Amino acid sequence: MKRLEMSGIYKAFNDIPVLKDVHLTVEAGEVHALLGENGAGKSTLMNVLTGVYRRDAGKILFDGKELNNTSVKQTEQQGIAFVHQELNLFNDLLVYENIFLGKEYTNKFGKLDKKRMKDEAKKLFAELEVEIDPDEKVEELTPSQKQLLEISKALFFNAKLLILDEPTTSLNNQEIDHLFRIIRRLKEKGTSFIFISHKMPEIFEIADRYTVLMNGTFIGEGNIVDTNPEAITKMMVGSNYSAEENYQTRACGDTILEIKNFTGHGFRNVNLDVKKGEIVGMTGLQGSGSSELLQGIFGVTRADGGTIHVNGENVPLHSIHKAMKHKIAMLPANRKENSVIADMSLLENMYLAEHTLSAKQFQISKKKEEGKFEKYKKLLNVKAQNSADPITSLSGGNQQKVFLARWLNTEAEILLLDNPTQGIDVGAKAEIYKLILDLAESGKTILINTLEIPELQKVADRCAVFYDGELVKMLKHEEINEETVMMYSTNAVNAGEAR
Ligand SMILES: Nc1ncnc2c1ncn2[C@@H]1O[C@H](COP(=O)(O)OP(=O)(O)OP(=O)(O)O)[C@@H](O)[C@H]1O
Repeated sequence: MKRLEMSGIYKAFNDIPVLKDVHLTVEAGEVHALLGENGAGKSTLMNVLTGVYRRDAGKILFDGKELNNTSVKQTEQQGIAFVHQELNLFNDLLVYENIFLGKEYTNKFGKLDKKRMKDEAKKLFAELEVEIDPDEKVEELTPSQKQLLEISKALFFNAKLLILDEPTTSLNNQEIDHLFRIIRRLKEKGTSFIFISHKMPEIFEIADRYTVLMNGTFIGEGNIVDTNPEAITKMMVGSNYSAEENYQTRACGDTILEIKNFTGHGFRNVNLDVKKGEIVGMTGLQGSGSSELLQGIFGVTRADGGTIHVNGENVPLHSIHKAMKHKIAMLPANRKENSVIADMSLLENMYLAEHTLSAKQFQISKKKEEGKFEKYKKLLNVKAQNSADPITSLSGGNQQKVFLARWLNTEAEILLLDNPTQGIDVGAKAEIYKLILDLAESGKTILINTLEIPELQKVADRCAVFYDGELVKMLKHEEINEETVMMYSTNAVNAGEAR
């Protein structure tokens, strides 16, 4: 049975067409991957479906009935739920209060029936094998629990189609397995999913069918079993397709960064020497210390002991300003929370880091900066009309590229990149890897933290694996593979068994 049929969908912003005659069909009990480069129109199509945006033309049938919704609330009532990357939960409220917000159960005296709400929440969590206490405050939950809460909340009100937008971004491998188990179980009961992701392996693991968009147009659809990642990539990038370059060993210079017995928030006793022009990968499960170490080096979080030297000079700890003075720059993870200055234009966002670093007033020599803007826009294939546009008018992935350009544009010698390709499409990922390799070739030193092993295999000369706050293993380039990384990052080496 067809759960959803969107046909002939058109949508323009300021007379610029973003969706042109797009169609999308999703069956009942199916996981449908919606694929396309950054800026292809995926979020806009979903926003049209859920009533955030009004379509300019086109028809939407949901379970055979025409949908002409003009609000998100109406769409939810019809059974469509959008589980966003930035979850729509209220951190100050308790779990059950979040579920029943605006739809509270009351008893015959008109008072809130807390017991019934908590019991119902418990029942649903048990069915989904989700371990969440209805009485817990939402801010206490892990990112994975928050996401499962959002999904549970949708199911509670009989959602028949769930839109998952990059749902695995902040999940570790075990949490991804858990999410996929829940998706499979719900699928069997007839629930449909639209799954938006830039991670090929998970698309091939979980999706049944796919639709590809490019520049706002429909390119194709089909069964996942009938295709392969290369064919999908070609559909997504069209004539921009180029095979990825392979890693090659490079000659590195003398030691530039020396970290000794460094202990701080989330990591301890780290010893690490890095050579000029070297790319050192860092990985580990969420909270293992790899991301926390980068924050410690950059002075974002407290340090409890140890030393950092750059070119033999001592770098005072806990000071971002001092770290920058020693030519260290950092691209933080969760760029949406940490990096967007929403009121600023693209150009201003891109140039912020350079101007902070040189401690100049934020004054732009327009012509020079426009030139650099065009260079990075082209290099990273940023889909944007005009450098004066607000950053918020860009698609999520294109915003990420602007932040990356922001840091690549500094005079820094040591770049700390925390999850640099999060939310970035396959074509642009390849461009970013090439850029990282080129930067190292030109003598910049790079520490890159990521959960994606193929990424490390493409760029890292060595890879530091973290477990429970400690650097437990340094792998040589040729030793980096999923299995070995997993062995060390789950401490299976000591437990005597792999996952
Ligand atoms: N509110 C808006 N105003 C103007 N342009 C917009 C608006 N929302 C989206 N766009 C433009 O529409 C195009 C499609 O963006 P959309 O967010 O749908 O892409 P996407 O496929 O979801 O990308 P990503 O993978 O990066 O999230 C982009 O060029 C974007 O700049």
